[in-house]
Amino acid sequence: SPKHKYYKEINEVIAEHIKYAAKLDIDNTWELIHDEGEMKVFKREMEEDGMVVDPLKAVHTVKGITGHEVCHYFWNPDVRMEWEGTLESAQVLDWFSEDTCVCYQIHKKVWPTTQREALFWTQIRHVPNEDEDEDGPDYWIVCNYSIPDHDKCPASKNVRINMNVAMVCETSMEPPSSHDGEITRDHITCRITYAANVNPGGWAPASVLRAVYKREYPKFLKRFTQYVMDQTKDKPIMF
Ligand SMILES: Cc1cccc(-c2n[nH]cc2-c2ccc(F)c(-c3ccc(S(=O)(=O)CCO)cc3)c2)n1
Repeated sequence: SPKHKYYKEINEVIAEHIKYAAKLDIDNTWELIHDEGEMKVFKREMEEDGMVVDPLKAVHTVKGITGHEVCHYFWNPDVRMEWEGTLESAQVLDWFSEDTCVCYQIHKKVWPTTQREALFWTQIRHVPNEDEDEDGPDYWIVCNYSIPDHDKCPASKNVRINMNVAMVCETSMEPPSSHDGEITRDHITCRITYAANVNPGGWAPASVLRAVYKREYPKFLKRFTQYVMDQTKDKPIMF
């Protein structure tokens, strides 16, 4: 398809997320805010013009699903209302290509802040390992990245957030020696890295925002990954 307005930006933003996911540099500048089983959620405390813009990073390991499946359900706008608990509405405004569209979504109000909405492009991409040797990294990635406006975006009084979110997944399979060739869900594990850089826009008390993030991100990751397990358990594996 002819290169659309966001073609260059999308490639740059995705490349950046892949570079960071590959490094996975959880050093001591990240503060652990939630540690439950395989799920660890970290934040950095950062403010821009008095606004809390804490980068958030979560790592989670889930057995029985693949990175392709996690990214498919995270990306697919048709099912977002089924797993995203804080959504009031979600719609697709535009398709740039079969793996890239523009979404507009309104989230439930979080007392005492004003209602928030998001307008963003979302792309799903498979990044196979480029070098010949077998064990290079193979990623599936979804990136949700805010855009300033869109001619089909409804007017609203909600505060618009600015976000750069990525879900990067790597799937590992037990060696063939452990099963007679046929791979089942018992032999697969997905390692998820979720990175969210969100400027919530409008004013909100730092303490309230940090409490919301601390509560909502782990809840969202648990609910979403459980949703993927439920949706895929009786279906053929999407490698
Ligand atoms: C998971 C989470 C963290 C922090 C706050 C909340 C929350 N609680 N009540 C309202 C919201 C809310 C307000 C505005 C938003 F844009 C998003 C928002 C959250 C996640 C994503 S996403 O890109 O990770 C998944 C697509 O919805 C996008 C927007 C969430 N939910």
